[in-house]
Amino acid sequence: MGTAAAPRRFCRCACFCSENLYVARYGLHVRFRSEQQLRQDYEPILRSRGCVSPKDFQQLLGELEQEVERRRRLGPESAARKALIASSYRPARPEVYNLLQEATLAPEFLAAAEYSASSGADLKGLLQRVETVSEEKRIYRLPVFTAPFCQALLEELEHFEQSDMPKGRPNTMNNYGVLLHELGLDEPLVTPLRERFLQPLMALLYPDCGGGWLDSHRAFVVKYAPGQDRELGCHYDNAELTLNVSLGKAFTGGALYFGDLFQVPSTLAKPLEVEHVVGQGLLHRGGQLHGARPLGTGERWNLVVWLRASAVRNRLCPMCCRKPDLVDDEGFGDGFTREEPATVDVCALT
Ligand SMILES: O=C(O)CCC(=O)C(=O)O
Ligand SMILES: [Fe+2]
Repeated sequence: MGTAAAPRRFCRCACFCSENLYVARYGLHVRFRSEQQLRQDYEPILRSRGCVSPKDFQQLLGELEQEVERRRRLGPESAARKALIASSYRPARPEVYNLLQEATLAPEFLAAAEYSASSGADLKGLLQRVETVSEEKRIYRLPVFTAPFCQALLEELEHFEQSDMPKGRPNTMNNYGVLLHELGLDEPLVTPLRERFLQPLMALLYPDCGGGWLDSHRAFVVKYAPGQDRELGCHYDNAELTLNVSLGKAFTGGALYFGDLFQVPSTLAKPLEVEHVVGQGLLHRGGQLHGARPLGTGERWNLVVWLRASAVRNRLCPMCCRKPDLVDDEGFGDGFTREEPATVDVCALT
């Protein structure tokens, strides 16, 4: 009798709790390890932004300690929400939770993925099957799901949004939206999408960014609506590669804009504007700086899948740009692992 392989343990980098802490009052992202370090690194700029008295500083310290604590609790809290949703949430469109079928996927997406997985496939051939939005920035577009599936997923997400279930939010910049793994959509939908279809495609489009070594993801839906979030600041994703699918509804505005890779000392002087097209997905490198213009009218819902390759990120955390300081985490964590996937030749990734 064989023994089932133990599930892989994923980690996050400890920097999640000490880097990029946002202090809205002073409009500043800070690194926070200790009071002494905070004073050393930020005293002049904090002063210039109004953090002047000892009381101001103590208040800031308290807030930062609270934010660190909140971040530490995110993993276990998310797992608790997932368990509660699994036991007591009633979906409006249960078919969305069925194991991903080819009939759910747009014919163009299926054709591109099938071609990519065929022997002798090459980038040139694949580029005849996807739209090149920017050759220089390596941004591509193609339909991903059928229109009826987009509609069903949207209805399901809206039903969940309106339910009284607890909701984890995608990130500190989005106050609305849903984490797909909490809803139980990773196993039937996102993992098969990544493993069976995105992996071969990404291996040809982005072999140098771990496209052929994707082994986890973080999938969420962002929602923009009047009176809620309307835009998204410039950032890069904590991902090697990103798929961003426009699910609907009808909207104006809300285009994405793209600058350079975050590692490039850069100007956002001439960003590339890319309109979302309902039903279509954009593929880009996670490190490409981007943001979303303000929504004009209507509601915009997008499925965002941050695709991760532990073979790449284990060497350098994209958030702190250092060798990751690994901390065990729930689920896929932030996609780091303590061991390399057995078959990766890291030299092929440079
Ligand atoms: O609003 C969008 O379509 C982009 C969302 C995004 O870039 C993100 O959540 O990382
Ligand atoms: Fe993003």
